Order: sequence, then C-alpha cells, then structure tokens
Amino acid sequence: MPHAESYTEFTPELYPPFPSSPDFPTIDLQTISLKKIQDHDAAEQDRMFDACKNWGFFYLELPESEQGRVIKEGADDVCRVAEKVFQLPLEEKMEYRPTGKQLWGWVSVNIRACVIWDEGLIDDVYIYRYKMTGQTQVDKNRTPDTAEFFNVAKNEMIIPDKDMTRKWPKPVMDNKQLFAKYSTTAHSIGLQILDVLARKLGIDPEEIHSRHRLEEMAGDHVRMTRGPPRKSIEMPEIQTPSHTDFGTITILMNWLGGLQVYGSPNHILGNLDFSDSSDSSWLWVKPKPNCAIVNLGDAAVKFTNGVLCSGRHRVVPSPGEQGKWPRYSVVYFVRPNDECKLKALKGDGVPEGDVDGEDGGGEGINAQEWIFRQAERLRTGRYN
Ligand SMILES: O=C(O)CCC(=O)C(=O)O
Ligand SMILES: [Fe+2]
Repeated sequence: MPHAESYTEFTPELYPPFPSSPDFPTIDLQTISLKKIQDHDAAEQDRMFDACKNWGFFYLELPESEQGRVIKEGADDVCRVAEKVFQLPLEEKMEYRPTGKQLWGWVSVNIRACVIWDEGLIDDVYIYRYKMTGQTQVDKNRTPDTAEFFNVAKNEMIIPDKDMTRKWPKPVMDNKQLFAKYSTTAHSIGLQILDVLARKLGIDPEEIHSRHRLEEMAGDHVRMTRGPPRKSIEMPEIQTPSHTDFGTITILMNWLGGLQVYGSPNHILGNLDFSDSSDSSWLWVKPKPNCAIVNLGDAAVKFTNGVLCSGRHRVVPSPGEQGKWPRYSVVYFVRPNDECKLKALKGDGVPEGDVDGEDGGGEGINAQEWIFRQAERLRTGRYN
C-alpha cells in the first residue's frame, strides 16, 4: 500500500498485475480499435458487431484516437476527483442522496404511477447522485453491497452554472469542465459505435441519433465508484450485484480486476438474477492497458428486439494482491432520452414482434421509467 505521506488512494502505477492463475479464469473479449471504427474499417466493424451479438462486451483500444485519449486521460483525472468526493464526511455525502422516504414508499405502486410524480423528485431518484454502501442486495440472503457511487449527471455538467438545478459537491463543481468534456466525448464515442451497429441491422442511424441527443434530458451520467479493499482472502463480499446496465451503451474505465461477466451470454432483458453467486459461474474481465471496456445495455437489446446482447455482470473485490487496494472505476452510461419509448426499431436485421414481451402490446415503457424500475428492483432484491 502507498505510504501515508504520499497517500492517495488511486495509485494505478503501484497496482500489482492481475494474477495469472487458473483460480481466476478470464473472459476472452475482442479488442476493437476506436481509430479503426472512426476510419470506417469494414473488418473492424464486423468484429465489433459480432462481439455485440455475442457477449455484448468488448475492449475498446483508445490511444490512437484523439477522443480515445480524452477518455483515457480524463478517466484518471475523474478518479482524482472521485477520491476527494469519497473522502468527504459521510454526512456531507448524504446531502446528495436521493430524496428518501417518498421514494421508498413508492415500491409497490405500479411503474406508471411515477409519471404523475413531482418532476423534481423523479429527477433526484434517477440521477441518484450519492449511493452509499449497502443500498442494494447482492444475493438471496439479502447481503448488502459494499460499493459507493457518485453519479454526475451529463445534463447538469454541459449547461451554464446559472441553469443548473442540483447542488453538487465542491470537487465536482471545481472540475465541471472535466465532467462536461468527459461526458460529451463518451457520449459521442457511444453514438459512433451505435451508428455502426444500426447500419449493420438496417436501422436508419437517425433513429438512434434522435433518441440520444446530447442536450436532451436523459439518465446519462459519469459514475465514480469506490469499492473497499478485500477483507479476507476468500472474497465473500460482492461490491456491486449482478445486473445488466439500464441504458444503451456503457464506456467503462477500470484499473484493477473485480468486474465479472456471467459465464454464458445473457439474452434476457433487464436480467438482475443474482441467484447464482457461486464463483465458478463467473468470468473475470481483466483490465487491459489503454482500453476501455464497452458493454451494451437494456435499451440496445430492446431497440434490436434481442439481436444485440447485454451481458450480465457484477463487481467483486479485486483478485489476489490487487485486493489490498481500494478499487475505483469510472463509468459513462449513454442512455436514451427520458421520454424515449423502449420499443424495437425498424430494420432488415431486426425481427418483427416483441421478443421479450415487455411491451405488453402497448406503447412501451419509457427510458426514465425503465431506469427507475430497474433501480428499484436492485434496491429491493426483487428481480422478477
Ligand atoms: O466498476 C466496474 O468495473 C463496473 C461497474 C458497473 O458495472 C456499473 O456501475 O454498472
Ligand atoms: Fe454495470
């Protein structure tokens, strides 16, 4: 561990390597070059499309692309802000919790009810700035999670201070430009990837772009996460429970192992199943230098009627020696605009009908309602 005098928690230069032992089986993900995608390289597009139909996860090589470098370097800077935010006194961090009691009273009410809620409350709920540890359940025994999150909303960071609607901690406000640039760049990279996938499926790319306009209100945010060092060698704790991401595409930066993908590809929409927590069922995602980890979320499954895959994943303490360090990650969630209906788009490669039955034959749930519903399922441990 770093010495107290030079103490900062986020010290990637000191991290030991991911252990190369059969005790930690890793998933073999494709590595896709962002530069080649930006150069419209056909072979790279094919490989990326296949990865998205298979695991719904791939590595995205960053440094040769200018936007890639913004993410690579920006993620380090965001982590340094994260350290400062997580080191704030708990009572200060709690000022940024979602507005509690009313939210929790809502549990048994039909999801449609949320549309009649006061706007501000919904906003707090889904932007969900500070999540202290223990707010979600990780297994059938209702064991609480061990990770802290601080979610910085894209829509707040890209507008002038005078128009902001929420209070943010000083370290975030001091770095507003960093969050604005990071959000704008990650959003743009996400859409470049989605554009390729749409074309492959015969979907008009404008149908994707119009559902993800940067300036429109959406659940997009930069999530800073912190998981504590491992308590014991057996690794019983789960930092973040089994889930699929709620949005369309996620750009993840992490430095230490801990992320795991369920060992068979998931084709179920919004799958939060945590019943199988046995270590042997999960594959480690080894962090790859210079690469982001990209994964698709529920909206990508919905828009393509199940052709694209959203991999179910979770986070456990880092393996081996790495587990002595607190674990930071920086996640950007590209999500559809709040009002966007989660329904299949038209395209030659998209099967007709409603593969998962979540539409109920009606208008479909909108993106904001979906986030709210899935967050609530995670919180209560009720995933079906
Ligand atoms: O920390 C990580 O590596 C993954 C985090 C994650 O899956 C999430 O926040 O949705
Ligand atoms: Fe996730």
